[in-house]
Amino acid sequence: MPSPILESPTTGVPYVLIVPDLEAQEHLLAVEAAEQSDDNDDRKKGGKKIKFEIRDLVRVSDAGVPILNKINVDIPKGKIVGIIGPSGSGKSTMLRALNRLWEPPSGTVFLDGEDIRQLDVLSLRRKVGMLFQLPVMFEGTVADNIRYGPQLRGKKLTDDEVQKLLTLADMDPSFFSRGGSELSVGQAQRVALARTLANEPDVLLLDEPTSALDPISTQNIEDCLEKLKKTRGMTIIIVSHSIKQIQRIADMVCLMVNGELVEVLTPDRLSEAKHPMAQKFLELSN
Ligand SMILES: Nc1ncnc2c1ncn2[C@@H]1O[C@H](COP(=O)(O)OP(=O)(O)OP(=O)(O)O)[C@@H](O)[C@H]1O
Repeated sequence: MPSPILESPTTGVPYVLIVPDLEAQEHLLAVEAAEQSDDNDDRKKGGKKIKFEIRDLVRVSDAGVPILNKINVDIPKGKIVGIIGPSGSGKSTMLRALNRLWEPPSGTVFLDGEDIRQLDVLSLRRKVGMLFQLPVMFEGTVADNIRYGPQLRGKKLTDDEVQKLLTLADMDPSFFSRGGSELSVGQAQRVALARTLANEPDVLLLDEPTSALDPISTQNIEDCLEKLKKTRGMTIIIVSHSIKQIQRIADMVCLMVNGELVEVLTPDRLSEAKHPMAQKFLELSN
C-alpha cells in the first residue's frame, strides 16, 4: 500500500504517514472505516483498533495565544506512541487533553469510540493513568502508596498483589515497607508507576517520565513499558525529549511544532520528515 500524502490542515504543509507493516495497514483500514461513517455504532466498530481519535483539538491561552491548532490523529490500541518536538510546541498540552486535565474550547477526543466528555472524569482517569516527570510520593510506605487508589474505591490490595505490582514496575518487592520519602527519584518513579498500575488502567500517559533518571533507571522504565504493551496490550503515549528513547520503544511518532502536529511517522523513518522545522529539530537532536 503506498503511503498517503497528507497536509497539515492549518498550514497546508505536506507530511507523510508511513505505513510500515500489516498491523499499521490494519490500523489505517480501521481509521478509514471510522471516518467513512457518521453512525456512532460504526465509529465504535472502527474504534476497536483505535484507542483515541483526536479531532480538531484546539487550545488557546487566556491571552488569546494559540497553544494547539486543530490537532487530528488516531492513536492505535496496544501500541507505544511517542510525542516529540521543540520545547513549547504543545506536547504536554496535547497529552493532558486525553484524561481531561483541561477541557478543549473546540474539538473532540474519542476513547474507544466515545467522546471523553460523556465519561465520568474519575473513571476516565482510572482508565487512562498518568505519570509525570517528577514522581510525588504520598505519606506512608511504598505499600501504602500502591494501595491508595484501590482503597479510595473500597478495595484493599493484599500484600501479594502489592508485591506483584512492584515486580511489574521492575521494582524489587523488598521495598514494600520502605518509606515513600526514602526513595531515590528513579525508585520513586517506578513506585509511582506501580501505584498507577494498581488502578488497572488500559492506557498510560507519560510526560517525560525518565528525564530526571540515570540510564539504568531509564532502561528499567522502558523495559516495563514494553512489558506492559506485550503482556497487557496496554496503549502507551509518551512525551519525550530523547529521540533515541522514542526510537528504542515507540511504534509511532507524533512530531509537534508550534502547536501543530506536523508529522506522524514510524521511528525508523524519522529522517523522512518533510516539515522544515521538524527536519531542523531532528537534525539538531542527533
Ligand atoms: N495553562 C496555560 N496557560 C497559558 N499558556 C499555557 C498553558 N499551558 C501551556 N501554555 C503554553 O502553551 C505552550 C505549549 O506548552 P506545553 O507545555 O504543552 O509544551 P511542550 O511541548 O510540552 O514543552 P516542553 O517540551 O518545554 O515541556 C507553551 O508556550 C506554554 O507556555
